[in-house]
Amino acid sequence: MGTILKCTNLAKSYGTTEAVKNIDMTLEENTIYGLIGRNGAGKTSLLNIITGSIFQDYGEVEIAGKKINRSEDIEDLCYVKEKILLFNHVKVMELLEIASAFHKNWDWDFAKDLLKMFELNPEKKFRQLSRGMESHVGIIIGLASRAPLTIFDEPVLGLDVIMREKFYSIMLEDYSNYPRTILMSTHLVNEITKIVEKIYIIDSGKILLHEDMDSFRNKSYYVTGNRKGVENFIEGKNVIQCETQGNIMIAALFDTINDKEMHNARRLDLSIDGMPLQKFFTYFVDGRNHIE
Ligand SMILES: Nc1ncnc2c1ncn2[C@@H]1O[C@H](COP(=O)(O)OP(=O)(O)OP(=O)(O)O)[C@@H](O)[C@H]1O
Repeated sequence: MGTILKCTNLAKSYGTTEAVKNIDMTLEENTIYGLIGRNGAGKTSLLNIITGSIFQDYGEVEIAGKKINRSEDIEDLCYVKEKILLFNHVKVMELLEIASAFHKNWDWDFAKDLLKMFELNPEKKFRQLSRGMESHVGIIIGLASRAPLTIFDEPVLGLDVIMREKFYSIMLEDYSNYPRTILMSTHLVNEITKIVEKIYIIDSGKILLHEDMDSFRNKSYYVTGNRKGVENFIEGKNVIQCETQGNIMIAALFDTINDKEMHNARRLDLSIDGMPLQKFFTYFVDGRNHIE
C-alpha cells in the first residue's frame, strides 16, 4: 500500500507551551486511523499543521508525495475542523456549495442523501444550528468530499449515541465502496475501536504509540489469579498496570501470549481476558488509574 501522508519531525510551540514535539507520522492509503489523546494532548495542533492551517516551527509534511506549505489549497485533502468558523451567516446548502468547489470527487447525490439522513434543513443558516447539527454539516462535507485524505477533528461532538452510530455505519459503508484514508481524532476511545484499523496515541505533544487494532487486540490482556501464579506468569512481560486484592492479583499486559503460555496459564488456574482500548489508554497514559 502507498503512503498518503508523511510527517517528519514536526514541532510547534505556543510561547513556552510545546504543543507538538518532534512527531513522525505515516498514514497509508485506504486505511481508517484514530488519533486519541487527552484534553490538551496536541491533537488539534497536529491536525492543523498537517493540513496547513497553522505553520510548524520545524519539520515537514507531505500529502500524496507533495510537500505542504501553509494556506495552500491541498487538492487531495478534506479537513473538517472541530468548529466551522467564519460561516455563521451562510446557509447550510451554500456551505456545501462552497465545499463542493474544493473537492474534485464531491458527490452531490450522496451529500443530499446525507442531508435527509441527518434531517438537516439546507435552508437554515449556520448560526441557527445546534452543536450537534454543526457536527452533521462537518460530517456531510467530510464524507461527500470523498477526498483521498479526509481528516475529522472530533466529528461527533454534540451528537447523541444514535446519531454517532449512524455516522459510524454510514462512514464504514461508504469507505467500503470508496476506499480512502480517514484520520479521526476523538475522546470516545471505546467507540472508535469498532471503526478504526490503526490508532495513534498522543500525549503531551508526543506520539506514545501507534498500533494496528488487530495487533493491539492480540497484545492487550488482563491476567487474573492467585498472586504467586500471576507473578510467575508476568515475569519478563510488558506489564502496564498491576494490582493486588488480598491474595488475588490482576495484571494488565501489553505483550503477546503464545500458545504454550496460554496452556501454562490454564495450568496455573489464571484467567486471561481481553482489555478494552479505553482501559489500556487510561493505564498507559495515566498510570495512576486503578484496575476495576
Ligand atoms: N492558539 C494557542 N495559543 C496558545 N496555546 C495553545 C494554542 N492552541 C493550543 N494551545 C496549547 O497547546 C496544547 C495542545 O493543544 P491542542 O488544542 O492541540 O490539544 P487537543 O489535544 O486538541 O485538546 P482538546 O482535546 O482539549 O481539544 C495545549 O496546552 C493548549 O493549551
